Amino acid sequence: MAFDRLLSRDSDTRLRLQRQLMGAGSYMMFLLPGALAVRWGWTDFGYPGLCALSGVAIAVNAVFFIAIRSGYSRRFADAALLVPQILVALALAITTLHFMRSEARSIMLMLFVAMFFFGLFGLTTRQFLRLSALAVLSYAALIAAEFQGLALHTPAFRMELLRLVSLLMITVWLSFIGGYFASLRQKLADRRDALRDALAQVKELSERDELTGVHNRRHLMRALERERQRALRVDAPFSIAILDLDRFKQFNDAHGHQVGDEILGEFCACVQQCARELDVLAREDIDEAFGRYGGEEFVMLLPHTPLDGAMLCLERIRATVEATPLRTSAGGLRTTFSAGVAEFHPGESSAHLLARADAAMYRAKHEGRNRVLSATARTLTDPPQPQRSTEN
Ligand SMILES: Nc1nc2c(ncn2[C@@H]2O[C@H](COP(=O)(O)OP(=O)(O)OP(=O)(O)O)[C@@H](O)[C@H]2O)c(=O)[nH]1
Repeated sequence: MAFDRLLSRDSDTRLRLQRQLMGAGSYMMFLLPGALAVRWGWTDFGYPGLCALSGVAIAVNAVFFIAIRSGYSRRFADAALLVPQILVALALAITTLHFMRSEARSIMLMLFVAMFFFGLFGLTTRQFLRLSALAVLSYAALIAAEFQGLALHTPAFRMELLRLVSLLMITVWLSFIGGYFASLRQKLADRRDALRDALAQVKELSERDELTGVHNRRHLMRALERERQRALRVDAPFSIAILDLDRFKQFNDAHGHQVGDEILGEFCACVQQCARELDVLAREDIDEAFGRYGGEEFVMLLPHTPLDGAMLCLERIRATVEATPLRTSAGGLRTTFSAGVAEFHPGESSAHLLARADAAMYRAKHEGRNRVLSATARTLTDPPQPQRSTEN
């Protein structure tokens, strides 16, 4: 739709333009009363004057529209150009009133009410009050200029004073109401932001493992599926590894569950630190790519990495973990892990890929633990193939 495209795809710009067009539309409300005032001789300008004022209003609104639509207005704090739009409307209203004869002025004072309604889109009480002061002072200046040198004890002057006082009362009153709405809107916006933050926090917590702080199985499954879709789209390789701590039960039995928990946390920190230093994962955020699959089992995603690269990476991590005493309340404890690595093959499901890596990990356990084995490219039901072991 052409009109939709005209309003921009960016939601903030769109909203600003919608408001700007509403403001521009409100000028139209005064076209018919203005024309009638001209027709019945209550203005000092004729139809050409009315056309000139309308032309100025259209031109100024076109400039505002282009400034917002092009993104130029984003360099200002008031990116909706609300205050400039109101100031221009104020100047046009005062000009119109200047050319209106007394009979029609009261009606045209409604112009100011329309301006204050437009301010509801974003002005604070303080800004409303400033606008009110400006409107009243401008009208006072207009009266002062018109009655310069004339007698002031006349019904005409008193009528102007009455209008001025009415303008003051109405605009001040509208300022407080407008400010109240602005504060309500701000509260709603604050609550929406707080809710969005809370939701993000809930999502983050729901994808974290409470004990180790790394991502949990739910996150890993989503990340794996995302990676699988991406690999299919761009035809790029990626691999996964399943890491399982060796004889972890013995730590629990010897030092207690608490120390077992500490080992799990320290193991994660050690793997993350090591992976961060490896070239193969330097481009990716290791926090995204590594997580606890369950118990003492972990999964690592290796985006953009074919099997050979993944094997090298896991072997270096294996060697680092083996060589690093993990800090626990029972002192420095050494642990090892067995891992199975599988490269994604187009057409296979995430579950199948995981199952292949899992099968390789179990073979690593059976072949003596503390080693990294690669999965076969074949299906799980194929007879076992001789595997390459990277054990030192
Ligand atoms: N402390 C602690 N222990 C856990 C946690 N989750 C699982 N375990 C323990 O991990 C142990 C896993 O034991 P097994 O499955 O026999 O495996 P293993 O002792 O690591 O032996 P292999 O895997 O065959 O090398 C069990 O004793 C579980 O209770 C946990 O969150 N904290």
